[in-house]
Amino acid sequence: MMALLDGRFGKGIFISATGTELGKTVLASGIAHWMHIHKLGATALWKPVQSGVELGTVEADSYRLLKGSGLTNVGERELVTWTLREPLAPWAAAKREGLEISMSELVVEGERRLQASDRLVVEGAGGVAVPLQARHTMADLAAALQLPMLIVAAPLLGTVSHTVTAVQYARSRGVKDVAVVFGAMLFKPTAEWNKAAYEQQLHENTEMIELLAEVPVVGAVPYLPHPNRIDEDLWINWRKDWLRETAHLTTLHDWLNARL
Ligand SMILES: Nc1ncnc2c1ncn2[C@@H]1O[C@H](COP(=O)(O)OP(=O)(O)OP(=O)(O)O)[C@@H](O)[C@H]1O
Ligand SMILES: C[C@H](N)[C@@H](CCCCCC(=O)O)NC(=O)O
Ligand SMILES: [Mg+2]
Repeated sequence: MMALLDGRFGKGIFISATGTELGKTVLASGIAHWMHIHKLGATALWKPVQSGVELGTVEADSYRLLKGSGLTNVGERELVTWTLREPLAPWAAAKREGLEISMSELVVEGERRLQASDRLVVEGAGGVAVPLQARHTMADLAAALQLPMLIVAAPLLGTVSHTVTAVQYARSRGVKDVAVVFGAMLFKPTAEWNKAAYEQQLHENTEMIELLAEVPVVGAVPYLPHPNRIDEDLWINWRKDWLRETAHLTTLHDWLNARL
């Protein structure tokens, strides 16, 4: 799908993944918070479609993006375009409600949002090949908006093949600038957990993915789950923890600074 206003976009990135539930919302909110604290001008967030949640609940990506980023120039409702009931790919979730998402309208909206802020962080739903409409996927939306894509990958066994194929797919749909970041392990590290073995595996996975997909792997997100309650203090603390726990991610920050 061609961009409608070629060459007149603002700055932005599209956060996608090799699949669902890998940490896009946590990362997108953290990146937006980091930008908000460290950069001049207006940072904005956009979730084009969320599925399987209700607005205003702590499970909703729109709520978690808002509270995790600490942005105050926007309401939760403005941060998301479609909120669909069923926890499915947007195309299927829309069909269940007798609706159809228009990809070309999302592209126009994305262009408007890019022009309206100094930098826009977009979060897809699920992975790169998840459809918004028949034959139009997350990667197509990122490509139409000419956005660099940051792909969140699982850090553990199975990730090499998933990540290499996701990167190739995104490129095949026209995304030109791609990087990979490992999400956290999604369990709290225990006393028996072997940090050295984990780091060795991350290192080896980085090497294989960079070589096979010719893509930069720009870091690994620390273990920092979003609060699971609507409690302002918990979210304030999460944002502080995020800045502290990610301060060492200089490769990720350099990648972001060069694009945002
Ligand atoms: N860095 C992290 N540390 C600990 N837990 C995390 C981290 N990232 C994500 N999680 C947890 O894993 C779950 C899934 O994360 P998240 O909602 O960010 O995934 P997602 O990729 O945005 O999923 P979706 O495809 O539904 O948008 C959440 O409960 C979240 O708190
Ligand atoms: C329901 C999930 N949480 C997510 C949609 C994931 C679709 C995955 C489809 C697939 O790859 O099979 N929705 C969302 O990010 O709003
Ligand atoms: Mg999400």
